[in-house]
Amino acid sequence: MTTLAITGGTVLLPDATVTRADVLVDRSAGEILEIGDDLGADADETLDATESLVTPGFVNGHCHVAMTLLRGYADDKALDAWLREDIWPVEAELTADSVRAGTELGVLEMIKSGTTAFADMYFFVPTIADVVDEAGLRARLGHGVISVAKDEDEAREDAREGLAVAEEIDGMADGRISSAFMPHSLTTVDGQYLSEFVSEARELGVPLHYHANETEDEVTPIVEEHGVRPLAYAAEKGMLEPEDFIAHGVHVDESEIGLLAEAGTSVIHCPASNMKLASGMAPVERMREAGVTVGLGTDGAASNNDLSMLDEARDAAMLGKLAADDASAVPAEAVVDMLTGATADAIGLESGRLEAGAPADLAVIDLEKPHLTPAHDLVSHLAYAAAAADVRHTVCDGRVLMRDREVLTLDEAAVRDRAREEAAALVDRAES
Ligand SMILES: CSC[C@H]1O[C@@H](n2cnc3c(O)ncnc32)[C@H](O)[C@@H]1O
Ligand SMILES: [Zn+2]
Repeated sequence: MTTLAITGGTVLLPDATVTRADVLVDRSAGEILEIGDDLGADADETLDATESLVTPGFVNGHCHVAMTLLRGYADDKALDAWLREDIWPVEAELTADSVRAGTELGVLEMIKSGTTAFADMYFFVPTIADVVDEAGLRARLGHGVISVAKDEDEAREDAREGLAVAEEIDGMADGRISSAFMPHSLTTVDGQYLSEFVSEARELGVPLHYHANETEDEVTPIVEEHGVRPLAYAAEKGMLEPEDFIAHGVHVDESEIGLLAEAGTSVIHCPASNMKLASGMAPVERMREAGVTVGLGTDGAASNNDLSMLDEARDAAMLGKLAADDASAVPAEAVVDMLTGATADAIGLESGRLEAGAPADLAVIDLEKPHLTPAHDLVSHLAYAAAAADVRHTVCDGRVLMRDREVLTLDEAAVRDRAREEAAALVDRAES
């Protein structure tokens, strides 16, 4: 066994208290061995955490990571127009190389902002899995299935690919990669394919992840066509199980909150994307009160426009209070849970907590910053004041991915160069 010690820091514990302690990690097993005093002396590798907060690595519950290539490409439109007029036409020109470049850029940004695990829905998923493997992160990945604007053969082939990819990548990267079946949404995948392929996904034993109730425009057609609200329709299609997680859940009524709570299906809240696309305000406090697990996600960098989970945490707190018209709603402790353990639970990962036996996924936040002074309450700082650039070190599965802001698993300059080139070539293809 070889060990890693994170020494001299203040550690955020699962009960949201903090304690001065070292963290000793078994690098071979990728697990935390012990949290306690003076654990650094015999370690094979050490990370300094003095004047720093050691937190669980952040978990991004909903992303389209390769969309970093489209950051700033199309802004200031509502979801439907944004997708149909700008995003889908350019995505039609994606290649494996462009997705590789966008994914490298996205995971670089994740590592630099303390994210150690994420869930992702996109195209060219085996390529995304390769990059995740090389970068050292943990991820639940899936191919986004769409049937609209396709004939029956094409739609079926796309759904088959969703299942085949889920089977192929599950367990890759020594188990750091898991998969899900990911129909894009309840309005972009026809009911006949949902009925057919959801049961195949169940046989495969993978969870479902899909966009749901993101805008009013998504709710109305389902009510008109099927006579029920979207999540009642999802339940009819067998799409609300405890391991499933939906993205957004903005326009959910009380009956749908009840369905989620009863089913144990989780919701990934994406506040920045919901604000930027003016999709609406998710009833996060109501869902939490009802017992729904609410996690946090950035969505893609084209609707955010960054992948910082610390930004997302602050947005979730602010928007949650506004939505509830109550300053005590979505408090700091809840947001920190959404940043870590709650999202890990939502997407079916063991990480998100610092305790012996847990996966060694963690981030170290430099507290010696003007905007983090004084330090009355470190949970408050994590929710409201800390920023991506404050992350000093990032560790996933016991491996140091970033030390003193130098990313060790990717060549930052080369990744940025490739992303610039691939983004320009992609836009050229789309616009020529
Ligand atoms: C079929 S792969 C995923 C698909 O989703 C698109 N997308 C990005 N952001 C959103 C969003 O907020 N709601 C719905 N769909 C979104 C992405 O561009 C891909 O086409
Ligand atoms: Zn999305």
